[in-house]
Formats: sequence, C-alpha cells, structure tokens
Amino acid sequence: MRTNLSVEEALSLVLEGARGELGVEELPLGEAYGRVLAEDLASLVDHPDQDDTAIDGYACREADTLLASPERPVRLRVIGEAPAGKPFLGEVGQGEAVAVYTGAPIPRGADAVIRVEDTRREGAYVLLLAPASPKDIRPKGDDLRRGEVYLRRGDLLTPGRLGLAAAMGHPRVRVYRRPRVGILSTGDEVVEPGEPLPYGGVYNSNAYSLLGLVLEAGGEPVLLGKVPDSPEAVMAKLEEAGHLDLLLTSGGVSMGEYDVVRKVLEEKGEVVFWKVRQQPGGPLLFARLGGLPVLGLPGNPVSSMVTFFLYGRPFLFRLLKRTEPPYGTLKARAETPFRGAKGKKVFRRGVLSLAQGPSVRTTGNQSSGVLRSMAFGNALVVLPPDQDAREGEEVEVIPLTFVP
Ligand SMILES: Nc1nc2c(c(=O)[nH]1)N[C@H]1C(S)=C(S)[C@@H](COP(=O)(O)OP(=O)(O)OC[C@H]3O[C@@H](n4cnc5c(N)ncnc54)[C@H](O)[C@@H]3O)O[C@H]1N2
Ligand code: MOO
Ligand SMILES: [Mg+2]
Repeated sequence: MRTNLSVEEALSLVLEGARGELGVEELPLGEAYGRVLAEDLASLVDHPDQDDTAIDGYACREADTLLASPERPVRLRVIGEAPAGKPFLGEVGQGEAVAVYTGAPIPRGADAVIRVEDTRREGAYVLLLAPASPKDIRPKGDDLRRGEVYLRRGDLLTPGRLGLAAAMGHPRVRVYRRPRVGILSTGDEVVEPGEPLPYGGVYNSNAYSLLGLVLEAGGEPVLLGKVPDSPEAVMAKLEEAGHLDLLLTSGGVSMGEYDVVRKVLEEKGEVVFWKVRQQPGGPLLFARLGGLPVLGLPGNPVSSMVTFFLYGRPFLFRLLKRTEPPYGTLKARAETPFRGAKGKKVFRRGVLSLAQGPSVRTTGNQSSGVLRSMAFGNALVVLPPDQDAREGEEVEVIPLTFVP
C-alpha cells in the first residue's frame, strides 16, 4: 500500500481506477436534461433552412429602393403576404414587394428587406421611406448546417445543448447511464437526522452533502445508510455495494483504533493508497474490493466534501467521458490572508467574487469539522505546501461551480 502521496499522485491513481464502460440508454429529449451524450450529434437540417427575415416588414429588390427617403419615398406594389410558416411561393419582380414576418423565408427575386417602421402602407402599395437592405436577412445555415457535428460524446446536455439537439432535428438521444455511487457513513456516533441526538452523537451530514456532490457530478447516489464501527457490519455493506460503479465511505480512515474501514479494506480488499499530503482530507484512502473502487473519505464533514470534489468528481467525469474538466482554476486576489500548512497542499474555503475582478476572501473558521465553510463558501483557495498567502496577493482558486 502506498502512503503519504502528493495530491497529483493520488489523483492519477484514482483516475486509473476509473475503468469500465458505462451502459448507454436512449431517452426522449424531454428526459435527457443534465445527462451526458454517448454519441456525436450531427444536424439533420440547415438552420435557418432558407434565407429568412429577421424583421417584420417587406421583402423587395434592393436596386428598386436605393434613392428612397422620407422626402422622396419609393412606391412598390404589394403582391402578397408571407407570415412565418406560410411562405410566399411566387417571385418578386421589379417594383414589387411582399409583406414578410420575422422568420419567413425571403421570397424568390427579393434580396433586401425593410422594417415596417420605415414604411407607410397605401392600399395595395407600400411607400419605403428608406432604402431596403440585406442586413436583416438571416442566411440559410446561419446557425446549423446539415450533416455537421455540433454536439459530441461526453458533452453534458445543458439547456442550450438540449435545445440545439432539438434544433438539429433529434427527438431522442443516446446518453450514458448515470454511474451508481454508493454512500456509506460509518461511526457509532453517527445518527440520522430526526433521531434524538445522544451524548457525543453527530447527525449524518456527510451522507447528504455527498449525495448533492454526486448528483452535481452526474452520478446516481445510492444511500447505503450507516454502519457502526464493526468490521462485520462494514463488510456486509461492502458486499451489498459490489455492483456499484464507486463506493464512498466516510469516516474510519485515520489513526484511531476504531477506524474499521481502513482495516477491513486492508484485509479483504486491496488498498491502493492511504494518506495524501493535503489538508483537509489527509487520511484519504483509495481501495478496490474486487471490481468495486472504494474512496474512503475522511469523516470530518469538510474533508469528506473536499476529497470527493477533488478525487471523486474527476473519477465520475472520467467514467462519463465528459468533454469538460471536472473543475477549473483561476487566479484571484486574496482579500484576506490564507494560511498554508507544512509539507501539505492546502485547500482553504473561500468566497470568490467576480464583481471587482476575481477576488476571494476566507469563509472564516477553517476547521474541517465546520461544515458552514462548505455551505457558505463557493471556492477552494489552493496553497502549495509551506506557503501562506498574504492579503492582496494573487492566489489560485478552484470554484466549486464550473467557471472555465
Ligand atoms: N492522531 C491523529 N488523529 C487524527 C489524524 C491524524 O493524522 N492523527 N487525522 C485527523 C484528520 S486530518 C481527519 S480528516 C480525521 C479523519 O478521521 P476519520 O476518517 O477516521 O473520521 P472519523 O474519526 O470517523 O470522524 C471524524 C469526525 O467526523 C465526524 N463524522 C464522521 N462521520 C460523519 C458523518 N457521516 N456526518 C457528520 N460527521 C461525521 C466524526 O464524528 C468525527 O468528529 O482524523 C483526524 N484524527
Ligand atoms: O484531513 Mo482533515 O480533513 O484535515 O481534518
Ligand atoms: Mg477516526
């Protein structure tokens, strides 16, 4: 078993463990929001499928209208109407115009449009008070070209991309099955919210913060409840989790006598590594139990969240072949000092603001037992080993919501 790894070594070992092919399912667009494409999508159509008008007005020949002005309007005969969806199928000749409505194809023979505000209707004629122009014509294929690929395998179906799949003409899409992620809390002291809190007890916050993080990463959380610090109970749960794509345990991976998760995995499974030179999350463990990858997250509420975010999220992104990285980093000005740690890479919790150019301030109490820092912080401030950051200095920040 390897121990005291750098963050980078630990992450590469976790990613090596993200093997295996997720299944694929085909869903109607209405059920595919937030899923990850398992196929490239090419457009079935040009969009717009014809040159069309961006404005309500009249389509005509530009050459007829060059001298039009309020003082000397140009008079054209209106030969038809083209509401969007009811194209005008005739041809526009010299001295003629067709009333067109936004989105309607430009009739044959016309090469310019004028907005209705710059015209005056007189019975079967229209007076143009200004020249017509091609600038308000949206050319065919301006958005999409038939046969061209716009969405790729691994793309997350965001609102715009779900709409784009529809604009391309796809009623159904093939997406990856959501990776199933078991969440198991451990510890005699852990109690479900709703139960009375015994002396020395703690409510099971890890299960729920991890549930949220798993959903955010595109996984399907499977709550496995909690087990007391008993090897048999832990082993039974590990077997129950055998068919999942990843198991997250929280607690029981530090030095204590009662840290059964580590002991069971050392005996029954293969521990890939234990302990990373980071804070929070130092006692992180990564193991395999048969085909089941297990991330043994530290029990402290901040540690379990930060270690899942830094290792579990990339693991799931790898399984989902995501085309975007699991998180980005950006430089920001430290508005408050941030303390580093000896020999460890540190992830302090901060509040990042982009308003006055990226700047970040501490959430306050940085104890890894203070979950508030993850409830009200929106970023991790990354400090290299043995380095502090003074106020005003530039620091590296990982936003907890993706900002490229
Ligand atoms: N002598 C040493 N002691 C500790 C070390 C060390 O290096 N030497 N490491 C510390 C660090 S760092 C961390 S992180 C913790 C991690 O320990 P465990 O993974 O064994 O976590 P537990 O001891 O089981 O619990 C830690 C803490 O978190 C609370 N907890 C546990 N599960 C939950 C849950 N589901 N929901 C909410 N809170 C939970 C638990 O009550 C403890 O307070 O070890 C340090 N010790
Ligand atoms: O690893 Mo711990 O998360 O610093 O308490
Ligand atoms: Mg412990």
